[in-house]
Amino acid sequence: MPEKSESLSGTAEETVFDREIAVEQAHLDTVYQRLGEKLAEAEFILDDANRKFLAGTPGALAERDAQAYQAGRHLQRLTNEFEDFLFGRIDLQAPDRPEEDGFPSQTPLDPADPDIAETLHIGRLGVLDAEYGPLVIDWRAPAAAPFYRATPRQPGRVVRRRVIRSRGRKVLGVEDDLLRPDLEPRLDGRPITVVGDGALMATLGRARSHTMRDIVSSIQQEQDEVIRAQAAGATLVTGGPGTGKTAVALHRAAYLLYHDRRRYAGGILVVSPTPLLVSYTEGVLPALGEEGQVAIRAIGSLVDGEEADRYDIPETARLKGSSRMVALLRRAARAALDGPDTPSELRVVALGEVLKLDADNLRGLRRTVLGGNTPVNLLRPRARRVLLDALWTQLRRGRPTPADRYEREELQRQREAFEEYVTDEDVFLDFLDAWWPALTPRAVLAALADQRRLGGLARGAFTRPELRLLVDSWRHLDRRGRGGVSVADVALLDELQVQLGEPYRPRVREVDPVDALTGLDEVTTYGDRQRREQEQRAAAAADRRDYAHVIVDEAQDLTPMQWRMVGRRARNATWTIVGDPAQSSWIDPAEAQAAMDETLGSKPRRRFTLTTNYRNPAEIAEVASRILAQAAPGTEPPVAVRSTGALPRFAAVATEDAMGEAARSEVARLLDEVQGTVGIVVPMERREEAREWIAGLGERAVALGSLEAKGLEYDATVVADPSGIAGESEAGLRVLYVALTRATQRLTVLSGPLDLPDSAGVPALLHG
Ligand SMILES: Nc1ncnc2c1ncn2[C@@H]1O[C@H](COP(=O)(O)OP(=O)(O)OP(=O)(O)O)[C@@H](O)[C@H]1O
Repeated sequence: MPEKSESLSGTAEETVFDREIAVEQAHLDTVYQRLGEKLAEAEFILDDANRKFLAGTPGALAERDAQAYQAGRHLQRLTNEFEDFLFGRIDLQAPDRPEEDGFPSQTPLDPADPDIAETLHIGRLGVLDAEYGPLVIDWRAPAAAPFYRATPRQPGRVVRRRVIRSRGRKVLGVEDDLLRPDLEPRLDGRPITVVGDGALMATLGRARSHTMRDIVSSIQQEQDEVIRAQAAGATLVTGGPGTGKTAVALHRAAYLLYHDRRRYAGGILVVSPTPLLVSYTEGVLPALGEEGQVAIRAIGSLVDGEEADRYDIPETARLKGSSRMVALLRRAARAALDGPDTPSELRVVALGEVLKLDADNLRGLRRTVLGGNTPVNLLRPRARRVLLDALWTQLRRGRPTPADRYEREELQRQREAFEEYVTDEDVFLDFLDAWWPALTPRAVLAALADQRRLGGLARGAFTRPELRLLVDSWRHLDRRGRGGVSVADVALLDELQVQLGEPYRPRVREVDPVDALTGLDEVTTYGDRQRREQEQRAAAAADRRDYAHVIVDEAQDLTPMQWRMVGRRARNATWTIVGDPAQSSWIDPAEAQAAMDETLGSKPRRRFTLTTNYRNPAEIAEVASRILAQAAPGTEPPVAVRSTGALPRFAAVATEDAMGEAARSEVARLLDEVQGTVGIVVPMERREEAREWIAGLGERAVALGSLEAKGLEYDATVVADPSGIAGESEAGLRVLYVALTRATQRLTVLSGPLDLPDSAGVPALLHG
């Protein structure tokens, strides 16, 4: 039988543990020694490159650059500090079949030959020894897949899976799973040892901070299938709260980069619902060894220069998200040239004549220019042309047409002189600037804050109260559109940007005269060049509008207008879309689904469902499921993997005024009870109030409006005013379901009188 820690006495168990830790420590020492050698190699290359630079020939200079660049990159990766560089090991029996599709064969062991034939260590990056043997296998390599895929029912060749806990260079512990308890496997002639009890449970029970951790050492089989799914087309993943959708999406980004770095160097975009979730998840990819190629952006920051985190009231957000806005914005862009400052007459004096175009003429000309679909800003050269033609026609009115070639050529010369003269005149240029100004999306949006104008453009597609809601939401913008915009507005600005096109700007190349004279640009250090290159890469990434892969997190919340905005950044992209319809805060999920379908077009789709809840203990999941039954009847909740024995607490206050005091003392109590974070979730309109309730309780406590809680998690959560959250919009029950599923250890539901709590403090909504 394998040596099992459970069957041993306390001291013997410690000895077995210590022995196994020592085995892994020895391996980790070898890995670090090898990393040290690689580091020295890289430093040598860098030194050598610099020596060649001092030799000074142009060829040497180029060679120096290439070598130094490579060595610099290498150094950067190797010196990256990983908290746990090495985290896994699998012991495998010899294959009885060759590898299939690059993956090791998954056929079960031959019981007649229980010897371990191969041991593989899994880590964040691959490391080879001096003979090119694998010391550590990159977790994304096909050979590492069995570490994640093997289960007792389908062990393949894996006999034992070991999770190694290490910090820096020290191994702290090991946790084993024996996948073939029916065998008596031997390693180096001795029975295999199995120690520890559950790496996954140990990880899940850990205190949470304000940043998400990677799950690379404990990815589960159904998650691994998503992470390693083929990239082509669209990968659609659904799963309830806490099933690891966000974690899986981020690990998939790292996997895709490993798998096809050249293709995905084109950029991976991760679209996240809130800036809070962006900062929560931002550290995961660097911890996986990936930086630079992945942009994580909040949906309110997808348009360069915009960083919206304000929410409209639900009724307004619904209008702004709906595809009814498309036609309205298209008309708005084309009508935006008409404003209070639009000149109604053009008057120029040329070749001794006064030429005049009146309001009617000008209206007609503008209609001609605007015919078709060309973006408005791009039509300015055409507008200029049409004006000149109209002025020339007026000048020539009543004059004889040229009789022969000579007269025609002469007339052509006159016309050129005329145009040169007119287009040099301030009068004409100022007129053109006012009549066909360069339009910005913000200015066009601001111009819609006029109910009559908006009504005209809406052509009956919106009711009067709807128009009023829209106008009210934009009223604070000044004429240029300066002022805060909402998250929903950002998709409208993007739509307008497409309708307007980039403003026409003559290109001026500015050359620094000093650089031009001395060729200073050439004489730079390697460091300068690398810095400049980095800056250029960062600028290119920030400017990028088209990505190779787009990952949408919390996809259930994207409105039709937001799908259009994301789609514009994914014209040639493959997709990973993760979400949970039961958590949707968008009022009309069917409309959003249709918008997603339209965005994906004919791309092939592969679907996955994640079924296990790794976040909430069973006690909290049970309470949340009572809301799920009302919010999305018929939806199966995911199965919670662990239980803490701590039941959710219900507390009620007799008056609304007492809510703040009660919330504060409950948050303080929970801060004592858990080691990590405590979040209090309230209706959106109470979030400022809630921030005051917990002021001074320290950084571990945060107050969030219901919509801000998306995707986040805390050791303990207080959900205050549940019926307030449920009543916020038609999607309120789904938003409440989100709020109730944020906690990893403790949940308190705090009710006010409007929640109609029973004598035990349980609000009416939770009497499921
Ligand atoms: N295989 C795993 N091993 C360890 N922890 C895991 C694993 N899968 C998920 N988790 C943890 O479970 C928690 C929930 O994961 P995540 O936030 O990705 O879920 P989600 O499906 O996106 O949830 P939601 O829909 O509520 O936003 C996180 O703390 C994550 O680290």
